[in-house]
Amino acid sequence: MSADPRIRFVDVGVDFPTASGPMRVVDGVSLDIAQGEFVSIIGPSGCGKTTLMNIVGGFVKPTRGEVRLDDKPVAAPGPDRGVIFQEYGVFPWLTVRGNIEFGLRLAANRARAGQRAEIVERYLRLMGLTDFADHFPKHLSGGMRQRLALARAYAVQPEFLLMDEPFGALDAQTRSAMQDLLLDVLKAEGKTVLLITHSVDEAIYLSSRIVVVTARPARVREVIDVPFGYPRDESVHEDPRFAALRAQIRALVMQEYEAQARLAARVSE
Ligand SMILES: Nc1ncnc2c1ncn2[C@@H]1O[C@H](COP(=O)(O)OP(=O)(O)OP(=O)(O)O)[C@@H](O)[C@H]1O
Repeated sequence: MSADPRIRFVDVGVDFPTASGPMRVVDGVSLDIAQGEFVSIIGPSGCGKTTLMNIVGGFVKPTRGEVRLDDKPVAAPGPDRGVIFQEYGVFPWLTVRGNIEFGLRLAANRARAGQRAEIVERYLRLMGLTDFADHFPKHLSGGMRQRLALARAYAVQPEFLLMDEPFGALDAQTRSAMQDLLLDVLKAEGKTVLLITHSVDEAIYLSSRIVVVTARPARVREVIDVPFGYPRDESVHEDPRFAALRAQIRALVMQEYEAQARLAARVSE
């Protein structure tokens, strides 16, 4: 691991208030993520993964510990972090083109006005949205809205990409195309990525490391190095190590689902 992690979780814990008292959602998470790493977080539904991402995004403050970005504690959201939420993060009052332009206008220093149109056209084309540039999001299918959310995040070229199930709503073919496009974007722009996914195959295909977290509260259960380098293509799916990793990670995630089910049964007794 590099001596200078870009993202650092330091003994992070989160409790959320509930009617029956505080609910522990994250507990004792420590993790260092280096420049250019692609780290996926995988674990049972509702275990606290989004909360972990929201702390890096600056949307949630931890109850204990801290997350540091380039050795500074995260205090608020910022343009260095491109966030893609599960729900389509698009502005309904702007056209497709207007949505992609929006972030470029905010980060005006990065995209000079002359380049803006070119960047917007590029991402419209990459995401297959050129013919819909002047449409409003309500006229797009769910999958197209999610592609627009991806275009918006990629277009501003943030240093960090924080992605929460970004491909979950897409059909299998679009999902696979969007995974490959993400790998292309990373090849060209070298970012540090944190991805939350429920798909073991997606995690292996895209990541350099996979963090399996426990049933709630989320703790680090296991950190697994993915043995494939970049650039990477579909052929890694045929590698025998892919199947072995898939079996190993599925078994871990299943154990955590079982732990969650046991916990739920105890609570309802
Ligand atoms: N701001 C909040 N206030 C209170 N409870 C919250 C808040 N945010 C999340 N929770 C609760 O914390 C738990 C963990 O939520 P979180 O969204 O982090 O899980 P997750 O692992 O991302 O779930 P999923 O995989 O289903 O998206 C859930 O029980 C959720 O209802």
